[in-house]
Amino acid sequence: MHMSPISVAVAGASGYAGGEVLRLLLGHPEVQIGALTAGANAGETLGSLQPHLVPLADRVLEDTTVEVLSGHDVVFLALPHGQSAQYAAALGEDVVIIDCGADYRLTDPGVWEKFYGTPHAGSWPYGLPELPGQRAQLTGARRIAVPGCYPTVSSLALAPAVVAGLVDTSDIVVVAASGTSGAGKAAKPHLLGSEVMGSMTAYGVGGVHRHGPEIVQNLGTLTDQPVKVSFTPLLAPMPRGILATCTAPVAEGVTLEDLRTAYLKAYADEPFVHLLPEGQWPATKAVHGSNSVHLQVALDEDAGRAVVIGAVDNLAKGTAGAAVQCMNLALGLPEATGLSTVGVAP
Ligand SMILES: NC(=O)C1=CN([C@@H]2O[C@H](COP(=O)(O)OP(=O)(O)OC[C@H]3O[C@@H](n4cnc5c(N)ncnc54)[C@H](OP(=O)(O)O)[C@@H]3O)[C@@H](O)[C@H]2O)C=CC1
Ligand SMILES: CC(=O)N[C@@H](CCC(=O)OP(=O)(O)O)C(=O)O
Repeated sequence: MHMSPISVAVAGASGYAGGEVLRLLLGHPEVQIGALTAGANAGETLGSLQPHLVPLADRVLEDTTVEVLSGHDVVFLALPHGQSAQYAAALGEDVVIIDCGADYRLTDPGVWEKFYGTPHAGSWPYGLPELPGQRAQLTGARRIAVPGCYPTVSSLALAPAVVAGLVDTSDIVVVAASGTSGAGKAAKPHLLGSEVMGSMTAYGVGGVHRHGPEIVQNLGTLTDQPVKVSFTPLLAPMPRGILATCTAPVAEGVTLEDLRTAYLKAYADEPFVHLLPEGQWPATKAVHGSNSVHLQVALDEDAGRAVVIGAVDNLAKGTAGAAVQCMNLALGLPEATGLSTVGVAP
């Protein structure tokens, strides 16, 4: 185990993901926050861009360079896709790198190129410890790829039913609504308040969103059966949160009790994944700011489908919370250090 304090640098500290990593690290007892970097905002104070991070308000953002990021025990990369490899290649193998971007999530170069349109950088251990088989890969790892926000909640919502063989994995449907922070801080016309407020819209429709293959990859590690997922993302008029509706045909004779038993068993020892009591439905508000995933499962008997609803905070367990959880695993710290299951409500 690492000796305290653990020195940490955050690249992309002016962005949403980097800001949330810092919010969590400020509550982490073992961490000392080192270099903070940005792109165009280098030279600004963190307080001018992230006023909620009061203890770091006077810190000046530096340019994102290998030199600035060097000399830390842990480097969090919260940069746009495609930026991570140049830093990962130049920082020593002794440095723990936690990449919040997508660059190292997909294992199949052909799938990467189809959905991202750039050369594949490679793949790293995938930072979803609650997915069966993943935790062992993350313990002591030096490089970790933090999952996408939609794949986090969708994969955890479907995994127990897939592992238990209760659903037909060739006909999975995921429709998930995300808050606007999922799209990052950079100005985009479709994210103007006047476009988003009081309205919901679909985007990335028809199997073209890059998180579809990430969900397929995750579920494919759990079964020998073919996995097909129709994934449709929606943009919801809220700053944070994802509510995912995941459905699949149930195998002959599967009951609601079978489903609930599988979910209770799968997550019995997981501090951050909660199957809600029967009759309660996940809500984004209840996981706001927390590292929790809330799940509920139903059986639509007429349609013959299992229906699993999942809620997650896209910036917390959907990005930064997972990133800190992975750092803890990499360093041999208790996995939940600095992380909370408690949301902010109303
Ligand atoms: N938002 C979310 O819910 C999730 C985000 N992620 C991932 O996290 C990463 C960051 O996303 P997010 O925080 O939302 O994005 P933001 O647009 O909010 O932040 C991007 C950050 O990267 C910096 N940056 C941009 N271009 C460069 C560059 N060329 N060189 C150095 N720094 C640069 C920005 O600096 P400056 O302010 O100076 O422009 C800013 O700090 C992405 O890879 C994203 O996929 C992952 C899961 C969920
Ligand atoms: C609302 C919204 O736009 N959400 C983002 C997903 C954010 C995320 O998890 O993405 P990365 O894979 O980029 O890390 C999107 O659909 O592109």
